[in-house]
Amino acid sequence: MTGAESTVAAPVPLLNAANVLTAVRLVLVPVFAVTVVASAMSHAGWRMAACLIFVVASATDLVDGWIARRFGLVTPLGKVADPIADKALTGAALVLLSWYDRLPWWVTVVILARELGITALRFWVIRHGVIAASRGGKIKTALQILAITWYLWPMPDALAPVGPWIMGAAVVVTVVTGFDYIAQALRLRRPTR
Ligand SMILES: O=P(O)(O)OC[C@H](O)CO
Repeated sequence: MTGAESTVAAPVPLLNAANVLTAVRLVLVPVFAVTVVASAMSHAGWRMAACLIFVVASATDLVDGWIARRFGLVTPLGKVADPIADKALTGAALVLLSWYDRLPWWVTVVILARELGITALRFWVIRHGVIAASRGGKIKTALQILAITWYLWPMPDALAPVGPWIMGAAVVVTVVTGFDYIAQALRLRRPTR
């Protein structure tokens, strides 16, 4: 074997632990949705169950990113699928919260418009490069998850008024980071001379 051959890195398998965790997050979305519907129709325990499923699914977002970086399992598929899985989870939660009158619809519409728009943008530029989640995007998702958890959990009266402030911060960061991705996409599409 020549020196050049021995330094060629093996391709990262698509079916790796990080991508499997991302897939688990996607699978948990309908489970979470059914639990929220059950919580609206019956026992209050379902509300806690819905919140716990949401938190577990959200935790896979932290773990898959860490595993991918720690064990060199970063793949283009993972970079695209990870934000999509996040958006499916948070999007389902926001729509259900608005559906059951626990969150104003405008909040859900603004966040979903940004999330769907940025997903479309990612596919629009994919031939030129992958727009991975930025630090701002990760902070945005963390804020959304915290805010949604606040709305899902049966919070005591003293803590409930904090929820809209966290959601407000999530909306602002969601919109601002959206513009940042638009600037990135335009740079990627700019013709090189
Ligand atoms: O802001 P995005 O679209 O890059 O999404 C960020 C991811 O959800 C972070 O895991």
